[in-house]
Amino acid sequence: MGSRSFVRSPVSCSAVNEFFTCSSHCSRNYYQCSNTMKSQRAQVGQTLLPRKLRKSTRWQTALFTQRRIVSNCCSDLSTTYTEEVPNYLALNVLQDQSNTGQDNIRKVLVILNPNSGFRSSRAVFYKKVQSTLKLSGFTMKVVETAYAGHAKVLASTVDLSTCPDGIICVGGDGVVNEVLNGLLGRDDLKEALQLPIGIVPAGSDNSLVWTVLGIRDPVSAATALAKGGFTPIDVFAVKWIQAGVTHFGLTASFCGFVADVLQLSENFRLQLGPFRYVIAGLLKFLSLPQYRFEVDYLPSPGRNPELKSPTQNCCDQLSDGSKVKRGSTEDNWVMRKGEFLGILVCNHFCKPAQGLLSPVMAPKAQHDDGSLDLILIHGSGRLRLFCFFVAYQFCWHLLLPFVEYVKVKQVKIRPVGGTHNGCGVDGELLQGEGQAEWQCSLLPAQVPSRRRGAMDVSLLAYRCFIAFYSHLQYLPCTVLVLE
Ligand SMILES: Nc1ncnc2c1ncn2[C@@H]1O[C@H](COP(=O)(O)OP(=O)(O)OP(=O)(O)O)[C@@H](O)[C@H]1O
Repeated sequence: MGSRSFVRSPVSCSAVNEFFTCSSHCSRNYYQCSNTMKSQRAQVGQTLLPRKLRKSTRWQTALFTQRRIVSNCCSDLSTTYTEEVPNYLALNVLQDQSNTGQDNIRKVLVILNPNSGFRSSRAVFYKKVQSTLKLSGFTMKVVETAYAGHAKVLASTVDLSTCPDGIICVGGDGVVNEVLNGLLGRDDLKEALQLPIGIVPAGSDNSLVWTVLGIRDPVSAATALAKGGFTPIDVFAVKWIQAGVTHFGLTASFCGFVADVLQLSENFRLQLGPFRYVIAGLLKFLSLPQYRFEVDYLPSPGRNPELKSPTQNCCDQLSDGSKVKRGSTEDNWVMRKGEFLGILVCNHFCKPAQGLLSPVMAPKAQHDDGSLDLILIHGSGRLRLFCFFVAYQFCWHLLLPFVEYVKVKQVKIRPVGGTHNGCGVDGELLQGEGQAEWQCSLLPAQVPSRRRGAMDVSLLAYRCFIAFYSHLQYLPCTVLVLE
């Protein structure tokens, strides 16, 4: 524990240099003698350096220290001297490791998508993350995906006994989604549901880990993984009714303009990386089609006191007026029909990593509140879409009279006429054929069973599960995500 205070105390560079001179042979000694050195040198630093200068010195010191530690302690690892762990917290991780024993070894499968984001996943993992994880006790088997869908195949076929402590995804939301779906498609579902999913963000958006945990840099993610812990996240299922196909998600599903942008953006992935969404959005905005849908939703009980608000009255009129009907009193289904610029079903508040002002799409959504947040953008036309986009930047979009926002249990969406019948789930596009109807609902919540001690690992965890396909089974589930 003394080593922790060493890191946080203001010390001069020379103190650290000296310190490393005396500790270069044995990292363990380093930890033992660091307290003494700290108490001596800290006083010097505090006395002589102005506060601001002390602060910056401390930062540089921390970086320097880490590099030296890596080089001194990790000769048995496949890391090179040039690999850096430029993060304060990483040092704490390394120090904590001095007190850990064999029990803390955590065996995980790492699935790395080399195609994510700027295609920098390899660099992110091998240069910034791998050594931190190794030093904190992870034993990793790293597999790089070779094609779209490979992560799903891996997650659905891997021998779970080889990675009892989880699967870590290095990439974007897409690879996380594939792993989720791979696990949920396994025959040994009960065991698969216990497996945590970790995320090291290296994709274009990484909305899930950014929204839920406020992490978007890989080093912080690795530190969180090393630290341990779980975050439960609701899981929703999107079912293509006609084909009987179910796809699972953690972030959001959407139809209309956003789904079109997603489809178009894939054409620019190689050239533009994460900026493809901006270009595709502009192009689609300029050639904006009309979207017509029929939407049925089941409001979440007790969560919508504002149902039938003035905004909704307005929406009733916008949405082909009299076509708004209430369902039977038994289930209280609500129906909307007409033109919609977009339909979004959010599982968390959806904060894009690339937003100019860090707007959130569904401010009342929580990733573990047992309900979905439905946003209906009624109407059509570029002016209305532009208004929505501008208001969204300031998080005022819910105040617009043509926007309806309601917490729901279930939503059914039917594209009408020639409307594009694709549906996006966590950034992946599901393409329906012919008449497609999408049903989006939450899986029943499950209490994750406590995993063994080594599971006090970091990943982002998810909680809900799974009753899917026709034979509903309530199984315990844990879906992890970085914490
Ligand atoms: N080796 C590969 N070659 C081509 N595509 C791949 C490969 N591996 C995975 N994919 C596909 O790449 C797509 C995007 O992956 P991912 O979500 O990780 O990155 P991203 O789209 O840049 O990030 P985000 O989803 O956060 O915006 C996924 O649909 C996945 O199926």
